[in-house]
Amino acid sequence: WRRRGQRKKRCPPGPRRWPLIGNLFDLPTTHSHEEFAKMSKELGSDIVYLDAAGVPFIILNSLEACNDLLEKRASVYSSRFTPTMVYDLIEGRRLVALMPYGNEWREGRRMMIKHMSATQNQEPIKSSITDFVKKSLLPNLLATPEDFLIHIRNGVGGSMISLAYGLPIKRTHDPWIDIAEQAMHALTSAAVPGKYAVDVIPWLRYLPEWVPGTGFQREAREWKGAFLRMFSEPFAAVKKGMVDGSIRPSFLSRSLEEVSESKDRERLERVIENIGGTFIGGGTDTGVTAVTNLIVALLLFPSVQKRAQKELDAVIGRSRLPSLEDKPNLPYLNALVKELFRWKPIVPLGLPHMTTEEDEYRGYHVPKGAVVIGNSWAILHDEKVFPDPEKFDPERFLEVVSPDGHLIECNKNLPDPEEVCTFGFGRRTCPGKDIALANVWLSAACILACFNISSHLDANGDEIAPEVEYLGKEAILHPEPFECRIAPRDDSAKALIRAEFDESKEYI
Ligand code: HEM
Repeated sequence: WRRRGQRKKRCPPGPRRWPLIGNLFDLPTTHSHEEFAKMSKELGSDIVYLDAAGVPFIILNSLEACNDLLEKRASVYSSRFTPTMVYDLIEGRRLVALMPYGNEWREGRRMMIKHMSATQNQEPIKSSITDFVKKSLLPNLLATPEDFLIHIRNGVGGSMISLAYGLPIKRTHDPWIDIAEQAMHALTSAAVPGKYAVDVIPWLRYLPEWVPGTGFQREAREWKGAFLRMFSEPFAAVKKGMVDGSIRPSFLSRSLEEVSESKDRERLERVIENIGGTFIGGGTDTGVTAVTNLIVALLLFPSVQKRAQKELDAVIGRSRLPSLEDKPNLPYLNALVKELFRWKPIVPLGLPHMTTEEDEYRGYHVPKGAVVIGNSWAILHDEKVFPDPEKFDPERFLEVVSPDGHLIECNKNLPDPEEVCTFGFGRRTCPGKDIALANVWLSAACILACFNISSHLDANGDEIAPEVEYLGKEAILHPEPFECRIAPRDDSAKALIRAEFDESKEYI
C-alpha cells in the first residue's frame, strides 16, 4: 500500500524493481561504491534510487548532488539510517556517529567537539600524536619492519586511546588496542549497507537461530560482546585511574570531572562512556587504514616516494625528524596526502544519512526515511575531474607557480579531498578531521624521512611484484595483509629514530 502511494510520485532513476522485494537483490555486497558508480553511468543519472523491500535508498554519485542535499538541505538530510544489525543487535546506537538526528546526538557531538575544536588548546593533541609517531611507529618499524601492519595499528590506535582516555599504552602488543581492534571488526562487519536481510526486514531479528538463513543472529551475539568491551573496560580503567592517579588528563577524565557535581551525573557519565567508545570507533580503523594505504601507494608508485623524500631532504635536511610545524613548507607532501585520500577513499560510501522529511529535488520525489548515501569514491574517481583516477599522482593537486618551474601550490580548480567527501557531508561531517589529518600527515612525513619502502624479495633475492588486494566487503575500504620491505634510508635515519625515544620505557 505504501509503495502504491509512492509510485504516483516520480522517484529518481534506478534499476527495475520486483514486486515486494523491490531492488533487494540489486544492493551490492562487495565493492558497493564501484557498483553504485556503474549503476549511475548505466542509468545516465548521478542520482540512483533503489527500493530495498520498502526502504528507499538514494545514492548520490556527484559532488553537486551531495552539496545540494547533504550540505544545503542539512536540516532534512542529517539523520542516520539505523539498520537493525548494527544499531540494535550489536548496540551500535551507543556511538554518536550512529545516533539519529536529535538531542542525544547533539549533546554527544557537542561534548566531543568541545574537546577537539581548533579554539581549544591543541598542544596536548599535537604532542600525543607526535609521541606516538616518534616513540612507537618509527622505532617499531626500525626494530621489526615485517610487522608494519601491527605497528601502524599500535601507533595510530594508541594515540586515539591515549587522547580519549589518558591510559598508558604499551609500545608493542597493547591490550587496549586489541580490544579496540576486535570491537571495530565487529562494527565494520555488521555495518555494510545491503549485507544483511534483517536490515531491510527488521522482524527477522525475532526468528530463532535454528531457522535457516538466520546466521546473522549468531554473528550478532558474538560481535555484540566484542563491541561493548570497547566502552566498558577503558571507561572503568579511567575511573579507577582517576582515583589512584595512574592516568594522564584526557577527554574522559576532564569530562568526568566537569559532571562530578551535576544532579544528572549518572546519565552524563553514560554519555561520556559512549563518547569514549566513539573516539576509538571513529578514529582508530580510519587512521590505521590511511597510513596503511600510504605504504601501499609508496610501494606501488616508487617515483612518488623518491620525489617526496627529495623535498623532505631539501626543506628539512637529514639532521632532525619532521614536525607538524613543517607542513606549510612541504607542498609535494601535502599534495601526496590529498592524493592518498582521493586514491583510496577510506569510507568510500561515507556513513549513510537519512531524511527526516519528504523532499523534492530536480523534480524527483525523495521520501521521508530515505537512506541517502554520498558516493565519495564515485566523486573522487570521476575521470572528467581526475583523469586516470587509479593512478596515484600527487601532482594533479599542484600548479606551477614558482619562477624556477616548481609545482608548489594547490590546484584550486580541483575538489580538495581533505575538504570534501573524505570526512563526509553537512552537519554530520567528521568531528575528528583535524586530529586525523595531523596524524596521517606526520606519519607520512616521518616514514618518508626515515624509510625506503620497496617490494618483498623471494628466496633468490629477486623482487616480487607487489600485489595488494582490497576486498571491499566492509564500510572501511582497507587492504588485505600484504608484504613489503621497509628499510631505514641510512645510518643517520636510524640515529634520528633512536634519539627520539627511551628504549627502557615500555609505555607511552
Ligand atoms: C582518516 C581518518 C578519518 C576518516 C577518513 C573519517 C571519516 C569519517 C566519515 C566519512 C564520517 C561520516 C560523515 C557523514 O556522515 O557525512 C565520519 C564521522 C565521524 N567521525 Fe570520522 N574519520 C576519521 C577520523 C576520525 C577521528 C580521529 C575521530 C575522533 C576523534 C572521528 C570521529 C567521528 C565521529 C564521532 C563521526 C560521526 C559524526 C556524526 O555523526 O555527527 N573520526 N568520519
